Amino acid sequence: MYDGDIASVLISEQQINDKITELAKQIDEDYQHLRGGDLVLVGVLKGAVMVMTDLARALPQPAQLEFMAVSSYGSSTSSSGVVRILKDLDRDIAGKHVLIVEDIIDSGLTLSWLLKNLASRDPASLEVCTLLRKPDAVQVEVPLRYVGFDIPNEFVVGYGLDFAERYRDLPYIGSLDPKVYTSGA
Ligand SMILES: O=P(O)(O)OC[C@H]1O[C@H](OP(=O)(O)OP(=O)(O)O)[C@H](O)[C@@H]1O
Ligand SMILES: Nc1nc2[nH]cnc2c(=O)[nH]1
Ligand SMILES: [Mg+2]
Repeated sequence: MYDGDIASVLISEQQINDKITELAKQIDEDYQHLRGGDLVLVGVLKGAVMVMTDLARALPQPAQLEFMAVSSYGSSTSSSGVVRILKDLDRDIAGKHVLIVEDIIDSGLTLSWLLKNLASRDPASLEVCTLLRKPDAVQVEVPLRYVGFDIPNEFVVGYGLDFAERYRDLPYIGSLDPKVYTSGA
């Protein structure tokens, strides 16, 4: 699949599975006090789709699944900094314990915007779980409660992450061969 486009596998399917299990265990411990009542996972589409579905299934306690779709990258490999809501939450989160689920924090611009947006809706608590973070790319510091992996400042794809809507369906995370985005392919 996508022969020759992936320069190297950064995180394997097995490593992702193990990390999701570990994150779910931590989250379950931290939200035990809710006794399965009010945890709302907010997955940020489209990138977080794989993390969201795997995390929700690995989480021992019940959680509601909500989705927002925002986009700041379009068909580029760097953030435009302009976040657009493509789909808003369907339900009110006032008084709910909200955990934002993200695939990656890169510049931090998307999440910084999203945190402000969701905080204004008065949730009981608001935390973030991200599978990936690029410490060397951060432009805005954002509080991250759960982080799966710190990765180098390379454009990665797979497991939900796209380049021009391709590669989201890869089961692992790989770095994209720069020839893919420099050739205009
Ligand atoms: O920290 P940042 O530099 O803001 O980048 C992180 C964001 O970029 C990606 O979304 P994208 O805008 O590509 O939309 P997508 O999830 O539909 O691919 C990713 O899913 C994060 O939401
Ligand atoms: N596919 C992809 N999307 C991103 N959005 C922010 N950073 C990245 C990245 O490294 N890869
Ligand atoms: Mg994208």
